[in-house]
Amino acid sequence: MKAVHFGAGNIGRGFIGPILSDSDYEICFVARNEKKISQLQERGQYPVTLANETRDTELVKNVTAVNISDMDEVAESIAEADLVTTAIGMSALRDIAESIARGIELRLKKTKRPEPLHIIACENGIGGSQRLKKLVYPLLKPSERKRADEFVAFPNTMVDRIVPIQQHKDPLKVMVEPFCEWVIHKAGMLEGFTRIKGVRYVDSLDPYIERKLFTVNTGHCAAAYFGYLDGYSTIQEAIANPKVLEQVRGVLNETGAMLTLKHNLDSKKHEQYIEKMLHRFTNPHFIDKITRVARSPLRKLSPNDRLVRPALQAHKMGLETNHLVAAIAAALVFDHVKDPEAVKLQNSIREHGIGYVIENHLGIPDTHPLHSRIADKYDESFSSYRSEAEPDLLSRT
Ligand SMILES: NC(=O)c1ccc[n+]([C@@H]2O[C@H](COP(=O)([O-])OP(=O)(O)OC[C@H]3O[C@@H](n4cnc5c(N)ncnc54)[C@H](O)[C@@H]3O)[C@@H](O)[C@H]2O)c1
Ligand SMILES: O=P(O)(O)OC[C@@H](O)[C@@H](O)[C@H](O)[C@H](O)CO
Repeated sequence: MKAVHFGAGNIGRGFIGPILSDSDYEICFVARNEKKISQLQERGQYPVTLANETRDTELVKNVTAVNISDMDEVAESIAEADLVTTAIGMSALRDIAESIARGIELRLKKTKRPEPLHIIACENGIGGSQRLKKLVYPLLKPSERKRADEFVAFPNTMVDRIVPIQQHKDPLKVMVEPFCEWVIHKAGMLEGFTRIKGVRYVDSLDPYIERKLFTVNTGHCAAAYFGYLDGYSTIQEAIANPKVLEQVRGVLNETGAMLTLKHNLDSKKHEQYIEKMLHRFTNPHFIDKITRVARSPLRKLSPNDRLVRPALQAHKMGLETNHLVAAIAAALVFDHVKDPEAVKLQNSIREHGIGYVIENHLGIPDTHPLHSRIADKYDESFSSYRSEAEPDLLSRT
């Protein structure tokens, strides 16, 4: 079995690689970094180490790589593959649509009845694979689209494993947390598909993706944004502060109430899920930087992502949203100078004012009660951040 994976980054090498390898896939990484490409080609394997006491290490074998700029080679690999996966960031999917379209085109040209191909965008967010399909389909001819409907599928998915930024001598080595979960929407798969070991196929993905995004990712980014305001550099440091932990727990109690009601979850089990996820943030065997978890605040503050969506849903259900409002306000203060979206966000606030940003980036009109509550909380967070912050906090790496 052959897989083509876009992105030889942390989740690509640290999660998708080992899972597919366990199911005997040969993996071709489509990558940008020359050093990683040549190392993957020469060595054909790389180590994945678990962040636990014993640092258990496995070798992911049968791997190679192609350069993303070599569109012919990428298309040829896709034409021969059983599976295409991505982990490059939701907003980067647009950039690979052309390569995928060329791959599908070539695959359909080669034979009348091609083998089924599944294309799965393993990005944090709702509906990633279908979003990718919407970017790829306009690049196909109408006749190709019709045939692609029969032989190519884009099932949505949920992936969960914390893989921090890597700092090893070996550019391929990756250290990951032991926990991992991969869930795929079964109805999105083509008939007779081959199961990937360790993947759960479910009839309804919504409860899984919302539970993960609005617990793991909402909690994670809340810890990052609250922690940033308090001057911390890592998630582990931030969450060790009882005040930050209580703020995060408050946020997760609010998303939890919403999720429990919406998806009819068992509230006791959900409480245990929250505690288990919070515990993951404290893993002492690796360092997870706040600037990684807080990255791309405009994406994280967008209407369908981990902060605004649960806040709007909870509000609509008449539930508490005070902690979510505080987390959104803290995200609006995030001003890390090396994060292009943070810079854009701060420029937008400076140029147009906080009300404009809440309306236009967060998608909350000024007639909505959350609008003024976020604006007021932002003023409060912003003033305490400025008055307490050391100047060098603005240039943390
Ligand atoms: N790291 C985690 O803990 C984790 C867990 C679950 C999901 N995710 C999701 O996986 C995706 C990747 O995250 P990551 O942490 O591995 O990031 P990363 O930065 O380590 O890896 C991203 C890779 O994508 C490549 N890339 C970026 N922009 C690209 C573009 N425009 N075209 C082609 N390639 C491009 C980069 O070169 C890099 O190799 C994100 O959507 C993230 O939300 C991450
Ligand atoms: O990757 P992002 O930027 O969407 O979110 C940052 C982290 O919260 C995220 O990468 C988690 O580590 C991951 O989603 C855990 O499964």
